[in-house]
Amino acid sequence: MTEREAQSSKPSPGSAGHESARERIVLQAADGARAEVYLHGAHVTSWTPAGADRDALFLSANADFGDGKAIRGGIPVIFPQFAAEGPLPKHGFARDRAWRLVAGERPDQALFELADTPETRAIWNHAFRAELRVTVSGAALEVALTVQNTGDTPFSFTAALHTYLRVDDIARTVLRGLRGTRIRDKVAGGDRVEEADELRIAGEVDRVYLDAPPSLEMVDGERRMTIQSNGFPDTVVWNPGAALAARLADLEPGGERRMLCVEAAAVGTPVHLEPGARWTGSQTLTAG
Ligand SMILES: O=P(O)(O)OC[C@H]1O[C@@H](O)[C@H](O)[C@@H](O)[C@@H]1O
Repeated sequence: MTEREAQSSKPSPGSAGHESARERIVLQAADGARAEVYLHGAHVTSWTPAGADRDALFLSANADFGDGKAIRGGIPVIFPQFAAEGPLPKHGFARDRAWRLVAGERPDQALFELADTPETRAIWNHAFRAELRVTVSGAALEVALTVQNTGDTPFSFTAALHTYLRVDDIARTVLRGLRGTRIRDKVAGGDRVEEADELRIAGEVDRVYLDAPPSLEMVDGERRMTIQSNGFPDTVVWNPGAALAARLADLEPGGERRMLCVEAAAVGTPVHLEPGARWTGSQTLTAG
């Protein structure tokens, strides 16, 4: 059975100090791989691959777990709107709602559900059911988001798995695999094509890579991470850089040097769902 615990009763080392009674689900594979997921946002806050000596996700020590807040770090689920690219609140509402644990039969996998309510209808007037399936196994973490149109009119949405990868030193981190991909650059402005074989992060980076290759590799000193996406056509790369980071109250001081967001995203072309139709996108992280 999936293990349920209230954070306040047994804080994990990665989140010690946060005072909250919010419920989180602990996933544990027989090989030692482990992950934690909060019902708040169906938010993966921790993932330790089998045999690893530390968490592979970044979670800010100043993260706010309060009602209506988005947790800074881990894997926020962005739906039904990416960033401020539309009339809805920034990054939609899925990341700051309570999701429901649907199935907890396996210790290494859990399924969460979010459906429309009068509150979500007031923000986005559509009937939907979203599912997030989280699976840990060996060196891998798989997160799959499914959205179904449960109403009788079509709708469109944008979405992302806003993964905060932990790095030892952003100055020694490179991301490989994006060369030749079209970039929508929110910092420099305009569109261009990525020319670098190895993307290095210096200062604020906020880019949508459109129709990105499904497999990327992040190298952080001696550590490697393969980032595989399926169903999400785009990749967002985000790091706030020092100046913006200093204005983010929930980001620990210097946090921008210890994280890189590599997000599986559907942003360039919104996903369109007819009544009854379903869409699934997933991201698989593999350490080593
Ligand atoms: O601070 P938030 O709401 O979690 O957003 C963080 C960032 O998320 C990224 O995905 C966006 O591209 C950025 O523009 C945004 O600033």
